[in-house]
Amino acid sequence: MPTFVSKGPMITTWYRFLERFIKIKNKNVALLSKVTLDQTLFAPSFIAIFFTAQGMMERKSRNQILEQLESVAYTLSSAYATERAVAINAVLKACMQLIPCKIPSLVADFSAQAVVNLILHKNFPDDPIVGEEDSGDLRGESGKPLRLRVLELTNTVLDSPIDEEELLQAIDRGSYGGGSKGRMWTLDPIDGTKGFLRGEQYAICLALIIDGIVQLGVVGCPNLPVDHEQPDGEKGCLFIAVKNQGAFQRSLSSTDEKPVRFADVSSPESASFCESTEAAHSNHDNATKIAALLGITKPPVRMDSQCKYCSVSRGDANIYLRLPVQEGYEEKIWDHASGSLLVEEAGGKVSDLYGKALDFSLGRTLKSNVGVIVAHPNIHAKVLEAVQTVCNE
Ligand SMILES: Nc1ncnc2c1ncn2[C@@H]1O[C@H](COP(=O)(O)O)[C@@H](OP(=O)(O)O)[C@H]1O
Ligand SMILES: [Mg+2]
Repeated sequence: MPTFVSKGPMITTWYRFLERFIKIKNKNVALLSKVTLDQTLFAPSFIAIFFTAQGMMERKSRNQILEQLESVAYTLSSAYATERAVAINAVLKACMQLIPCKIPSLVADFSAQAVVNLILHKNFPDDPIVGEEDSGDLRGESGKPLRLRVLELTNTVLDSPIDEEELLQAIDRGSYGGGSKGRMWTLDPIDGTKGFLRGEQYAICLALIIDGIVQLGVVGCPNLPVDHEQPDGEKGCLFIAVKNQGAFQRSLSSTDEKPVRFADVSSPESASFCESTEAAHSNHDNATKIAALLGITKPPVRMDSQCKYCSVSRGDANIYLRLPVQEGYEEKIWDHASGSLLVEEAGGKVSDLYGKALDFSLGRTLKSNVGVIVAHPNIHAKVLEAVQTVCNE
């Protein structure tokens, strides 16, 4: 109703005003000036008037109208800018505490979850977290030695130190069951535990999911070369994606971000694919058969953790296959949320073995999906066909 009453006359008057007062001869400069004035003066004022009028007609209180204006302004500004900054800071801190020396994987896992959960809770106290770990093994007398080591490591990166009880509470903030409504974060404090133990690839993976849709993903890869072409060069990357805002990479040592894109590939024969190092997590035999069917001649790139999603996102490989080994295994949302958004924002396509989109709204696992297939949109359908042929044999 307010739109109907106000929009027509206001817009007409505004454009008449622009025509009358912008007297620049150069047509392009004139157009640019009008667009600038339109976007900086008219659009914000119009939106404010529109929502105020709407609120008054709906008999909203002054505070309710102000709240709505604030939320609209927030949406129109860079969406999730605060969440992005907080998530980067949390993942960076978790990466930094793990790099300096060799740390037992359990200590690393608990400490990374504590650090990220503490930072999330401080900034977004109402947001629930679906984290991989819980504090069970750290409690009581039997858990004391491990608890003290985790506490010591955690406090190395916090601005103000915490005590044992705060540590346990922080870890257990990751106990949320997930679901389809509202905001939640999902965290894998050390994804690729086997890679971490071998001193190879692992990742700290954090994602924001709203109403079942992944909106933000940050993946820290402390051992991944910054440049795939220079495997002995600088190591340690951070990958960041916000829905509809693209995918970016930076090194752990710099704040400069550069966009990442899937490598263009027109046919599967020229593609390369990656898969888990662990044969227990992805069926290597089936992957070999699929590669043969597609005419792929390059050997698989085997790597632990969501570093695989990062690698394909920046074009190091073209396909990522995660083929079920164990019937009934349900993939965990923290193993895929940030990586899958990164791939999509880099121009790739993600589905399960049956071509279904990954569904993050069903709790802590992807219970309606089987396996994961990632490829450039040009070849995704062909890859899927080969996967189905082999897996249905
Ligand atoms: N049978 C199985 N099939 C697929 N994934 C499995 C699995 N058993 C464990 N995983 C998951 O595989 C993840 C590692 O994947 P990858 O092999 O690609 O590095 C593990 O994460 P964590 O290492 O965080 O425990 C774990 O959640
Ligand atoms: Mg994991």
